[in-house]
Amino acid sequence: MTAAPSPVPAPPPAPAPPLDLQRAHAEGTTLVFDTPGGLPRALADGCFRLAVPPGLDPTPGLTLCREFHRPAAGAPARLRPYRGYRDREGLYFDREHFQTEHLLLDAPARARHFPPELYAMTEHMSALTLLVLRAVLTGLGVPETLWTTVTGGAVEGRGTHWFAANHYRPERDRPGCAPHQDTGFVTVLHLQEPGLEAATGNGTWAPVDPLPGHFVVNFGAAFELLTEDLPRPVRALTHRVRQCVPRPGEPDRVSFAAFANPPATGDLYRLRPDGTAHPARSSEEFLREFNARTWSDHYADFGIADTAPAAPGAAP
Ligand SMILES: O=C(O)CCC(=O)C(=O)O
Ligand SMILES: [Fe+2]
Repeated sequence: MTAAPSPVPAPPPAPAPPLDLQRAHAEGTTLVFDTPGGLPRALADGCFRLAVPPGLDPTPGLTLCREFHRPAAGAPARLRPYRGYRDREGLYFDREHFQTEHLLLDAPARARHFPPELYAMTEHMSALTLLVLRAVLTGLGVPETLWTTVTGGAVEGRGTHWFAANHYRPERDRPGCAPHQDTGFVTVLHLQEPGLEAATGNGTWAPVDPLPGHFVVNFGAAFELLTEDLPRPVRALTHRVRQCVPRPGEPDRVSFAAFANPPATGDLYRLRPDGTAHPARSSEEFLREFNARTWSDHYADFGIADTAPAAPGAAP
């Protein structure tokens, strides 16, 4: 007698092909796309690739990602300022349901804690987030007189300008990082290992693999909200990091990013096609919702109740 055939489980959806992203570089204070129509395509894709400018050395960021989770005691002098962050409450986050552990520092915390070469790199990346923010506002035809109001001052560096250093612990049998949208306007992300995936909108995830010499820039939820009633809205990229597997003899996956976000208090705005801007919702409520939905961990209220800056997301 033969056993009744067991139902065949549906195969998982095939992964989507890698995204063919637009490429741009910074020229002075402007953003230049390699192809005509590059900016509208990037806004619709929710992301694009930005050439790492000459003079921006990513080495200190990589060192931080590889070292921050290690104890400082016994470290060579050169690495000591990069280590010992696990005990620093408010800077270090162990995302218990995911492989990621990360540092999140706003601009004043970076000035206080980072060695000079690392600080210089993070501020250069942060300046790039503002260059992109201004370029997109210009490209969308948003009158400059509205920029300060609708970004909560972020456009002049008065928002919350996070820096995140991410380390994925391959020994944890968990997803790398939760599906999320970054909460702010613009993220400039450095990666050198695959693992990042973007939602395609039809239930599949497309790899966003690193391209040497390029950052990945993506837009966040505050930008989507701001522009959703305009004829050419900015799409906030929903992304995640798939589970990283142990690779003996190879370094763990790391990434680091700078974020231009609105301030944690006050309102998020929405632009109307008639050229006016209106408060859409409270920043605090939005961030609280985001933290709970994305991480479901004990940091859900971090920075919100006491009006300190709120955590941006997977980093933000
Ligand atoms: O590690 C990555 O590739 C993505 C990190 C990320 O999404 C974030 O820091 O917001
Ligand atoms: Fe993210």
